[in-house]
Amino acid sequence: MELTDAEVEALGSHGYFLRDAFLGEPRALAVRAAVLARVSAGALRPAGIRRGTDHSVDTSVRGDHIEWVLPGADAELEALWNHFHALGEAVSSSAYLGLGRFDVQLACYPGGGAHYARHRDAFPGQSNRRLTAIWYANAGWTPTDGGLLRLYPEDTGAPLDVAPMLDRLVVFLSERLEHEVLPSHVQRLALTAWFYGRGP
Ligand SMILES: O=C(O)CCC(=O)C(=O)O
Ligand SMILES: [Fe+2]
Repeated sequence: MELTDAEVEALGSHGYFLRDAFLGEPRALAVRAAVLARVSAGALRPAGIRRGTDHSVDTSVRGDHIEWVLPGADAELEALWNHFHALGEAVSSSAYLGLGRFDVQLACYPGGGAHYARHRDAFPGQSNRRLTAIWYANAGWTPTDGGLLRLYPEDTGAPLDVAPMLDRLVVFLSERLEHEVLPSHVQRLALTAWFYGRGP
């Protein structure tokens, strides 16, 4: 996998880029089917808002249900996992970010206005998440479904809304971009990879 010049430029100057048709429709639909199977198997749990003993669920902040995805869990999910891996290598070599390991999380917003309040995925100076890549699995998304991802790029200050359409990938610098998920009125599915820096 390679990044286009426009993607490298957008990541450097605005802190994010979008790519449509990340997997191609047949594979995207197969991954979506695998995601739906996890959801109907009851594998997901309400997401918490803090780590460790402080962990608590607060749907006014965050209303999604999640599962961590490991390679080997399912052939289709592993195919996406491999694409995330290749994406990390491509970003490392063309955008000089030096990414190492990554975690993948499946998230389902059940509808009924579920959302995720404005936040960052990492904070500057901590050696934690450096790059966020989100892949959407919502076939037939329409504006009345809601669930837009709203990005707040630092350079323009003007928010940008991203529709969570099937096979769309959004990539951003975890420390730099504040973002939120606007209320979703239908089930909303996404798989997110968080890439960490190299080293301990
Ligand atoms: O699903 C999305 O569009 C973003 C979710 C998010 O911000 C997160 O899980 O940290
Ligand atoms: Fe986030």
